[in-house]
Amino acid sequence: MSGQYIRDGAEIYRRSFATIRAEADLGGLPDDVARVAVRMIHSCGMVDLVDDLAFSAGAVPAAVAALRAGAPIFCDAQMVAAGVTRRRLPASNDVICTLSDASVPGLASSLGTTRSAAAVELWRDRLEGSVVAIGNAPTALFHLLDMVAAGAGRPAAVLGIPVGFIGAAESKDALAANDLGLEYLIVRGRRGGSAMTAGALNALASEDE
Ligand SMILES: C/C1=C2N=C(/C=C3N=C(/C(C)=C4\N[C@@](C)([C@@H]5N=C1[C@](C)(CCC(=O)O)[C@H]5CC(=O)O)[C@@](C)(CC(=O)O)[C@@H]4CCC(=O)O)[C@@](C)(CC(=O)O)[C@@H]\3CCC(=O)O)C(C)(C)[C@@H]/2CCC(=O)O
Repeated sequence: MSGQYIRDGAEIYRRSFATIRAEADLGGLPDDVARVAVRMIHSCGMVDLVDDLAFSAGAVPAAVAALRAGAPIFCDAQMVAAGVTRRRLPASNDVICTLSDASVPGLASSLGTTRSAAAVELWRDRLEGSVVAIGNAPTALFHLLDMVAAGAGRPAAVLGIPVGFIGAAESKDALAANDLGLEYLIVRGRRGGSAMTAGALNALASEDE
């Protein structure tokens, strides 16, 4: 019964990407963004994701340049960090998630916010020029925007792809409307997630399929 299926990983990837390119309407996207979109769709199976994709003109070049220059990658969730394929990273970039830092629960209590948002406080020292990848927690994205507005370092690019029903759409809309000079890539609405965000990062990290 299970005899007829494809066992070659490279062939599975090749067919997947060919299917996505055949079914998704990528025509309105610049080539560099289309490559990122393909990998995001690959992570979730939704070819209509393109409809909700929004990005600033410089987002992909800025993220690619920052990664090549060795910028750290800050992730809101371990799931995002775990999904980054280390061998694709162009400069052995640090992939950092501070959610499990021992100081975070206390910080969350004192700030009156979630652990995800409190963990963003620990990014301050290396935020300038970094690549930020938010795939889970809307509060982390809101907090990042507040921090940058209050004078914290400005990341080179922000992938704002949190998922969910409470604050997800609003946090992404706020990122897209930012007047802080932040380059961004978002998925409007409720859709998002760690896998999709890691997929976007993996596309930015290397042009290899
Ligand atoms: C409100 C939260 C939401 N979480 C969602 C979806 C998923 N979260 C998973 C896991 C394992 C984690 N979520 C936390 C980040 C946790 N989730 C929250 C918070 C309560 C608040 C975040 C926010 O609203 O901004 C948050 C806890 C916090 O205080 O920050 C997590 C840290 C909880 C924990 O285990 O302690 C943890 C992240 C672990 C990591 O580092 O990777 C899920 C796997 C769900 C599950 O466990 O059942 C899932 C993953 C989705 C994904 O693709 O990333 C929502 C839906 C995003 C939700 C926020 C919106 C909503 O409810 O409407």
